[in-house]
Amino acid sequence: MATQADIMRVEGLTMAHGGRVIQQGLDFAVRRGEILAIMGGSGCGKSTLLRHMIGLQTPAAGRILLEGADLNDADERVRRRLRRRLGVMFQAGALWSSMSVGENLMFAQRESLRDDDGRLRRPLDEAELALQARFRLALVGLDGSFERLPAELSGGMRKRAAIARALCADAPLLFLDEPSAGLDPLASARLDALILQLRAALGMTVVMVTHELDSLFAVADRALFLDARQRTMTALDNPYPLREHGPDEVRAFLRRDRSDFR
Ligand SMILES: Nc1ncnc2c1ncn2[C@@H]1O[C@H](COP(=O)(O)OP(=O)(O)OP(=O)(O)O)[C@@H](O)[C@H]1O
Repeated sequence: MATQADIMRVEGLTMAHGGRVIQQGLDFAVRRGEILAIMGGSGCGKSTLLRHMIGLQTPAAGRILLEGADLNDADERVRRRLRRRLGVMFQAGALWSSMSVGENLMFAQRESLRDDDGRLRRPLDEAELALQARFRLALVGLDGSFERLPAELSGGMRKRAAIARALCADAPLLFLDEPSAGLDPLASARLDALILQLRAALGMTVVMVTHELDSLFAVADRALFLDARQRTMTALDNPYPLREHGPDEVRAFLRRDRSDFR
């Protein structure tokens, strides 16, 4: 049953690559304001699910509803409008290397101001764009980094800048693909704190793919587990009860007993 509390619904989703089914029978909702983690062993389909949830890949079967509307609607204009409701930080968190951090954000803001036909919705005031970019950088703790090139930032700072860029869409739903990958434990903990702050300050809903158990227990309201062998979801709940009472392989995963989980 869809409710107002659900911002997204995944219904009967089958995902396939070139005819090979990766996952099937996925049925779940993303609740407004929650932090939902997508978990599971390597290659089970986490990134593929994320790509479906942002409309970059089309379901082999089933559908994905964003605020009640089908993300794969036949009408391209509808799809574009829906995708503007999503902010995304991809795994590499790549920023355009030739632009300063501030210009990266301003570029993303310009794109977010286009209408369903790709035209700018209103004339742009560069000073206002720069101000907004500075505001978003301050929000992620990068106040002094507007003029710097991405190569001049640390890995953790680049992730923060990529999150700030994802916020430029002013979207209520933010997707993060392995935000802590490659970060040291301290930078990773700072990023967790930032995700919690964004939810508190902006009321965002966050869906994140992660391998990091520390991160999962620190930020996630619920964890969705995909299983590579069964090719479907095996659990969806708060990580703490899942660690105690979840299916065997999920408990093993959450207790770091990797031997029992592929
Ligand atoms: N473009 C593609 N074409 C064909 N198969 C693909 C493609 N992308 C992914 N796959 C396959 O789909 C399956 C799921 O891949 P996916 O990257 O979604 O897994 P994952 O859970 O995110 O993995 P990891 O944790 O290692 O990043 C894998 O078997 C992978 O080989």
